[in-house]
Amino acid sequence: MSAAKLNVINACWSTRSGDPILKPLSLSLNAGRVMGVVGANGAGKSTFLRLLYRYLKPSQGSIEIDGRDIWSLSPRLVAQNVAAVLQEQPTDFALTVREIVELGRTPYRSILSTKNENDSTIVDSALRKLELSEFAGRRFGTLSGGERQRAMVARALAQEPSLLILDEPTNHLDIRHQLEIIELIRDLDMTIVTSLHDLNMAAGVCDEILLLKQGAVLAFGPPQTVLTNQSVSYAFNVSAQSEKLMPTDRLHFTYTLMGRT
Ligand SMILES: Nc1ncnc2c1ncn2[C@@H]1O[C@H](COP(=O)(O)OP(=O)(O)OP(=O)(O)O)[C@@H](O)[C@H]1O
Repeated sequence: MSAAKLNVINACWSTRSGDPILKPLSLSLNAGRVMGVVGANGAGKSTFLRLLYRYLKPSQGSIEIDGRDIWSLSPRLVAQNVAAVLQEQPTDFALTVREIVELGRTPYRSILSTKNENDSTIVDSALRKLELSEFAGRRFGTLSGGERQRAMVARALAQEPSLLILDEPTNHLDIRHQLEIIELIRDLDMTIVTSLHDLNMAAGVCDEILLLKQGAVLAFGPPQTVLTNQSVSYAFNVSAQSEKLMPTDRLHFTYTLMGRT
C-alpha cells in the first residue's frame, strides 16, 4: 500500500438535463496529503467526491491517480486503489462486522480464490485500529450508528487503497472516536480526501482545503490561506470570526447569523 498523487484536470459534472452541478475544477494533491472539502449544503462536496471514486464520470475533464485516468482502469484496479466511506450505510445488516470488513479484500480475489492468511491478518489489523475486535462476531444491523461508521472505515482500510475518500467521517461519532478517527487519518500512509462540515476540525487535520460554493471553487490551498473570516462568511452566508488557539496556532471559528451580534 502506498499513497497516490491525485490530479483533477478541468473536471466538471452536469445532470442529464444539462444543469451544471460542479463547474470545471482543476487541482493537484501530492501523495500522502489530506484534503478537506468544505462548503454549505448543496455546494457540490458529495458530487466532487463521487467523481473521485468513479461513481460519476466527469461530463468533461478527467481524474488521474498517479498519472492514470481512472476511467481508463478496470473496475478491479480502481477498487484496489480507491476506497470510499460514504454516509449511506450498506444494507447488509445480517453480515457480521468481520464479514463486512472482509468485503474490503474482494478486489484482490479472483472468482475462484477464497480468503487467505494475508487477508485475515489485514482484516484483524483493520478491526484493531478501529477498536472493533470485540464486535467482530456481531451482526452489523445490531451496531450503533458510530460503531457502523467505524466498521465502514475498517472495511476501507482492509481494501488497502492508495486514495481514501471519506464523506463526513466523524458523523455519528462521539468526541473520543472523532479524535481517534482524525488521528488515524493523519497516520495513514494514503492520500485522503474528506468532506467535513466542522471547519475547526478541517483546519486542524487537513493539509489542503477545497472550499466550494454553488458548485464552483472559491479557494484551494492550505487552511490558513483558504479559511479566512471573509471567505467563510461568504461561503456559508454567516458572519465568521476566527482566532488562533494557543499554543498550536490552530484556527478556531465561531459564527453568528448575518446582521446579528
Ligand atoms: N443527480 C442529480 N440530479 C439533480 N441535482 C443533483 C444531482 N446530484 C446533486 N444534485 C444537486 O447538486 C447540488 C450539490 O449536491 P451535493 O450532494 O454535491 O452537495 P453537498 O455539498 O454534498 O451538500 P450537503 O452538505 O447537503 O451534503 C445540490 O443542490 C443537489 O440537489
